[in-house]
Amino acid sequence: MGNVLVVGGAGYIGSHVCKALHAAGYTPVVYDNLVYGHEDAVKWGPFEHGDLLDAARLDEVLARYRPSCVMHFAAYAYVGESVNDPAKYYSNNISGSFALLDAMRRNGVDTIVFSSTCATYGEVETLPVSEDMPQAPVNPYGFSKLVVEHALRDYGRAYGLKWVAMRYFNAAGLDPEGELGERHDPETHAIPLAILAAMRQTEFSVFGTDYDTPDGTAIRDYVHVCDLADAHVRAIGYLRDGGRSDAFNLATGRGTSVKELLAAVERAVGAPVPVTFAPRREGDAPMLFATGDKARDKLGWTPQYTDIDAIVRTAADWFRRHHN
Ligand SMILES: NC(=O)c1ccc[n+]([C@@H]2O[C@H](COP(=O)([O-])OP(=O)(O)OC[C@H]3O[C@@H](n4cnc5c(N)ncnc54)[C@H](O)[C@@H]3O)[C@@H](O)[C@H]2O)c1
Ligand SMILES: O=c1ccn([C@@H]2O[C@H](COP(=O)(O)OP(=O)(O)O[C@H]3O[C@H](CO)[C@@H](O)[C@H](O)[C@H]3O)[C@@H](O)[C@H]2O)c(=O)[nH]1
Repeated sequence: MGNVLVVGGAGYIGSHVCKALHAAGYTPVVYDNLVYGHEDAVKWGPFEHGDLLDAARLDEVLARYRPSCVMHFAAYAYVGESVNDPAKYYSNNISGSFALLDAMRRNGVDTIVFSSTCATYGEVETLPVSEDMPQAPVNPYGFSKLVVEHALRDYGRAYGLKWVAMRYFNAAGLDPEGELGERHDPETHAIPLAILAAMRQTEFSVFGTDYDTPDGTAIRDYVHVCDLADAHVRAIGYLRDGGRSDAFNLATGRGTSVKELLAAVERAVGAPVPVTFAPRREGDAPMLFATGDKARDKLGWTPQYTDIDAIVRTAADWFRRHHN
């Protein structure tokens, strides 16, 4: 099936995608500077250490492996940090993506699957979120992803680039076979923090209890990382078969509040999550979920994990093994 260059493939989502690519018969070649990734998560193909902004290194790797497709996960992804240090985000997420797109052009690689985010929508007025809604991000992180989406569209029109932008909702869970973990440092995501809080009996801060939601806490659509991985593999086939370059929401259609999430964590870990109630976190939307119908229709994607307990269990199992 050939080589796929997985930029950022030593990270959380990228490493899960590599496993799925390998299972589908592709050879994932990981290109990562390890700023957040882990070399031991690269298990299903060669590892090439390198930075997005290093044009010569990108040229060398693209020329050597001649991938049929590039998957682009490499980015900074801390919303709060992007507000305080936007230059970091403009440089890595925007300039870095342009460096990659230009290297692809120089080397005759015309297909890309890009990690976008529901943060490109900003504060939505109608739910569920659909792909044709206006995108008006409210932080530099979301904006950096939107700029790249626009570039993909323009490069498609002008240079024939074939692209898919995947707008993930909340990536969650871990490889159920236990071969991959989630090791963000710092960790800011609700699920790993809540699992560690339950295991260590330390406190988890609930950010905001005064949202206009049934229990007052914010609602998100948690989509399993293995389902995200499956969608990426499907995207290659979709583009190869002549599918139109397009953006897809990857979501389950089911919203889970922070309190509901904590209850699921308690069931999975078998211990209470000690909580403190804190003010809202700046930049957090009250409610975000989407159907994922377009990805179902066009990519034939059906998320296998639709139950929050099942998602949280895959993460709790890994944390139990690695943090006890
Ligand atoms: N985790 C989520 O819930 C979520 C939701 C929406 C979108 N996303 C997007 O998905 C992608 C992957 O997210 P993740 O959670 O796996 O993050 P991650 O930090 O685990 O993975 C990103 C990888 O990119 C690498 N990287 C960063 N900058 C690089 C550079 N300049 N050159 C080479 N490698 C570089 C890092 O070392 C890391 O291995 C990101 O683009 C993120 O914005 C994530
Ligand atoms: O200690 C914590 C951490 C999180 N939350 C809440 O839990 C929910 C989920 O938070 P988190 O896991 O941090 O995810 P998001 O802030 O929704 O952001 C993730 O999902 C976005 C898409 O929704 C991506 O763009 C981001 O990169 C990714 O970090 C939110 O309501 C948070 O306010 C808490 O209450 N306490």
